[in-house]
This record gives sequence, C-alpha cells and structure tokens, in this order.
Amino acid sequence: MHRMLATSRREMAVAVPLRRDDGSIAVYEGFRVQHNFSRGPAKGGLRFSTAVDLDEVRALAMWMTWKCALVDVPYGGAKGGVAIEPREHSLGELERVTRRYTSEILPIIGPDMDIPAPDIGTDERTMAWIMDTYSASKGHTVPGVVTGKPIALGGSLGRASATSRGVAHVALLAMASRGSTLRGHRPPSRGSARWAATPLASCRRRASRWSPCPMSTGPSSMSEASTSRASRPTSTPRDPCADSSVPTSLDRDALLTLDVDVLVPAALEGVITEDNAAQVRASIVVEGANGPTTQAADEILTDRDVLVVPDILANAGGVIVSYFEWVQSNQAYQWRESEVNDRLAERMTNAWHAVVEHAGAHRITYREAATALAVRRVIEAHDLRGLYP
Ligand SMILES: NC(=O)c1ccc[n+]([C@@H]2O[C@H](COP(=O)([O-])OP(=O)(O)OC[C@H]3O[C@@H](n4cnc5c(N)ncnc54)[C@H](O)[C@@H]3O)[C@@H](O)[C@H]2O)c1
Repeated sequence: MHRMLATSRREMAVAVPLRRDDGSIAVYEGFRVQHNFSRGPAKGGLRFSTAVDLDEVRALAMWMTWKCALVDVPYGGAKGGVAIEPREHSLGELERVTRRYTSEILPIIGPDMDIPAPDIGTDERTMAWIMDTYSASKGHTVPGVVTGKPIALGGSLGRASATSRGVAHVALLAMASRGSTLRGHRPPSRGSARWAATPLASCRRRASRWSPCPMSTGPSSMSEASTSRASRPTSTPRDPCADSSVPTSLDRDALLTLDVDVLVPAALEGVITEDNAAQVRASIVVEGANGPTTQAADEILTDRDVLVVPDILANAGGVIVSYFEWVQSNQAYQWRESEVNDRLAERMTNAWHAVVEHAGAHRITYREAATALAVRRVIEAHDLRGLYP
C-alpha cells in the first residue's frame, strides 16, 4: 500500500509552445500529475512559475490527495504547472499559453476525471480560458471542468475568499485552543463562524524575496467579497493595520520572525527552514501555503512547542469550496454565499476537531495526525475497491 500511495497514478509532461507578441516562439515545459483517484476524480491547482518541475508537481499532487481525504471531499489529488514567469508576459501571451497547455492535457482532464483550479500565478481568468478551450473541443459548455472560475461563468459565491476564510477559521480555533483570542472576538464555535475571517482579513500582509516589500494594508478581497453587514461581529476589533508601531516594509526573514501571536506563511513552500525556525516568535504557525515549513524546521518548531497547523488542514478551504462549486456547476444551480460559508466553516471545524482528537489520542503532532487520518481514508477506499484485475 505504501508503494502504491507513493506512486502517482498518471503523469503527463508536455511542451507548451508560445507565439510571443513580437513574433518569436518560446517553448515552456508543462506538467499535470494525477496522484490518486480512489475517492473520486483528481483535483488540484495549476501553477505558473519558473520553479515548476515534475518533482514539485508530483509532491503537490500527493498533498492534494491527503487534503481532499482529510476534509472528506470525494476527490483524489492532482496538480499542474507550466514553468513560466507570468509577470513577464502580456495578457494575450498568457491566454495563448493557457489554451495550448489545456489542449495538450485535454485527454486527461474533465469534470469526472481531473478538475484544475487556480494556484500560484493563475487566477479566475486562467480558469475561464481553460473552460472555454475544453468546451470548444467538446462542442458544448462544460463548466464543471474547472473550479475557481468567474461567477459569471458558474463560479461559486465565496470561492475567491474560501482559502483565506478557512485559514482564518482554523487560526482562530488554534488560538482558542491555546487560550488566546483576537481582541474583541470570541473564538468560532462549530458551524457558526461566519464572521471568523473578518479580523484576520482586515490586515493583509505579504512577504517578498524582493525586499523591502510593501506590506499591503488595503482592504482584502476577502473582506470586500464576503463579509455582509449581517455576518459581522457586533464589536469591531482594533485594526492592527492602524497601529503605527507596525512597520510598513520588511524583508522576508524579518517578517517571519516578527513578534506576533500567529504566523501565516501563505506564498511559497520551504520558507521556514532550519536557519530561521529557532527565531520564529509566533506561538502558532498556520500554513496558508502548501509546504512552507521544511521537515527540519518542523522538528525545531515542535521542540519549541510552537503549534503548527499543517497545510492540508489549514488551507483546505479552497478545495472545499471548489468542491461546492463543482457540485453547483454539475447541477446548474447556485447556492447563496451564506450557505457556502456556513458549509465551509462546518467542514473546517470538523476536520480541526478530528485532527486535534487524533493527535491527542496518539500523542503525535497535528501534521502527523492530519496525514494519518487522510492516508487511512485513502487506504480504506483502496481496500474497498480492491485491485484490478
Ligand atoms: N489559491 C488557492 O485557493 C490555494 C488553495 C490552497 C493552497 N494554496 C497555496 O497557497 C500558496 C499561494 O498560492 P496562491 O494561489 O495564493 O498564489 P498567488 O499567486 O495568488 O500568490 C502568491 C504570492 O506569492 C508571492 N510570491 C511569488 N514569488 C515569491 C517569492 N519568490 N518570494 C516571496 N513571495 C513570492 C506573490 O507576490 C504572491 O503574493 C501556494 O502554496 C498554493 O499552493 C492556494
């Protein structure tokens, strides 16, 4: 079983030629890896980044299998990528690259096979191009082939903010478990955390390799997109962005070692390493990105009693609402945003409690508990299906 789960079910490497705006032709490497189908169609994001290679895509596809199993959505794991720097291309070039990549991987994607979604360097517009290319080849519109698409094309209300909302939800649960709360807020309880994301969403900050980086304090897409008056908490929290003692510009390592309660690395993998883990001052790390903590750093943080909420739990809000979007697309029906957010909160809360209980029962870390629960679910599906032939 270990060997089966350590091996991707299907891997596709494709060349993606692009006619550039100046008439020259560039060729990029593209990949789609489907790690597992035991619990349903493969599901995973599409990444545009020069760091993309087959090994990275493989690892990310496997993570998707565990993530989907942990939050109990009926999917296996997949991931895709094109080794391209999107910031160096015009919109027209990005559209051509996306459409060509889609046509190359077209035989292995589809609403019942493998459903891409946005990831680093891609967004809802990318998903619209994928959907259109796929639909053109089928001769009819197939909205369920991607998630994270624009609302006008069948995207789900609440999808744009879902990953952040889920991160905020478990961050507040983690804080409550450590006896701390955000000023002016009580921790979310099961199924009633509609407003949970608001305080964390009110201050959006990003670290960059290109230091010093601006720390964005503008309204986040989450608070713009998802907090209705009715769902806001009655007491307004102090806005940390208004705190003049907080610097407006920082380099990446300085940001990771700020004196804060909760650290949410939410961009790239491998940023908390054995070189900086001892300097992390947060008592809770919530992994918004996939794989932001190296294994060595994870051990250092655990030894220092820093609570690490693992990526497959912390950032699962995206795939949960992607699942809701797929269900809505396949039924040609749209749910209310409050319904989406409530169902998201319920699944995140259930997954959180399952992980906490499993970790407590076996005296293991949350990462080990989350992975163990997920692997067990996938193995159960394998066992029930049996081996063909
Ligand atoms: N989008 C989702 O719904 C979703 C869901 C689950 C997990 N994730 C994970 O979250 C992470 C971010 O994905 P995203 O979709 O938000 O991507 P994004 O492209 O929207 O954001 C990535 C951020 O990383 C920054 N960045 C890029 N290169 C950098 C570098 N070298 N150093 C520092 N910062 C850099 C960019 O400026 C950008 O702010 C990834 O690990 C992704 O797999 C995303």
